[in-house]
Amino acid sequence: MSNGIVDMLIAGSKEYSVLLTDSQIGELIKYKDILKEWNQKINLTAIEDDKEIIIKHFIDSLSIIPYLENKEIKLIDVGTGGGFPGIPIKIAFDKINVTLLDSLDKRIKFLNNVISELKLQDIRACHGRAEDFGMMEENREKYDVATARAVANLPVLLEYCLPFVKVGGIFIAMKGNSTEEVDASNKALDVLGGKIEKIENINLPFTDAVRNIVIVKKIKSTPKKYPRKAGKPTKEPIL
Ligand SMILES: C[S@@+](CC[C@H](N)C(=O)[O-])C[C@H]1O[C@@H](n2cnc3c(N)ncnc32)[C@H](O)[C@@H]1O
Repeated sequence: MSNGIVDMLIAGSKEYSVLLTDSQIGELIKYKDILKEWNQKINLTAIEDDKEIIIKHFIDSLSIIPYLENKEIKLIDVGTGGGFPGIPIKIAFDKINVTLLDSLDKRIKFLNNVISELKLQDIRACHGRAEDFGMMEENREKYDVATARAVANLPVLLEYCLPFVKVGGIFIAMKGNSTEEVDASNKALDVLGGKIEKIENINLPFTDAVRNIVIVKKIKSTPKKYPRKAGKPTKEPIL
C-alpha cells in the first residue's frame, strides 16, 4: 500500500471532518484496486491514476458526509456508476443503509463484486432506471436521503430523485457550478415537492476545483404521476 495515497486519503477526508479508521482505509484501497482491475474490462471511470481516484472519486464522495444525520438513515444513490458517492459513504459511515441504483447491468455486476469482496453489510446494488424504480411502492418515499453525482442536470435529477425521498428527508445533488441549473429548477421543485435548503461551495482538497453541494429538502409528497415514463424527464424536463 502506498503511503502517499493513504496520507492523501486521511488528510483529504479530514477536511470534511471525516476521520477514517485503518480498516476503512484498507477497504477504500481494496475498492480502488478492484475498480482499476474491472475498469480494464468494462467502462467504469475515465480516471485511472491512483491519486486521481483518491481525490476525484473517494474524497469527493466523502464530502457530503457532513450533511448526513448521524443515525441509521436509508440512502439511495441514483446513477451510481462505479459506486460514487454511495460506496465510499457506506465504507466511511457504517451505520447507513445504502441502495445503489444504475441502469447499466454490467456496473451492477461490478458493484456486487465490490460488496462481496469487502463484505459490506446493509447495502444492495439494483439494476434499473430511476423512472421505473421510483414508481415502485417499496421505493416510493422510503429514503431519508437520495444522492446523485454526474447523472443529469438539476431539473431532471429532481424528477429522478425526489420520488424516493420521504417528506422531511433530503436530496443531495453533487455538482460543479450549479447556478444556471438552480435557476432553471423552480418549477420542478414546486411540482415535485422540494425546496432548496442550501447550496454549499466547497473546495476539493489538493485541487483548485470548487464543488457545489445542492441540498434539497422534501417539503411535500410528490404527485403520483412523477417520475414520468423512462426517457421523458430528459426529453421534456419540467421547466
Ligand atoms: C456519468 S455516470 C456517473 C456515475 C457516478 N455517479 C459518478 O459520479 O462517478 C452516470 C451514471 O448514471 C446512470 N444513469 C443515467 N441515467 C439513469 C437513470 N435514468 N436511472 C438510473 N441510472 C441512470 C448511468 O448508467 C451511469 O452509470
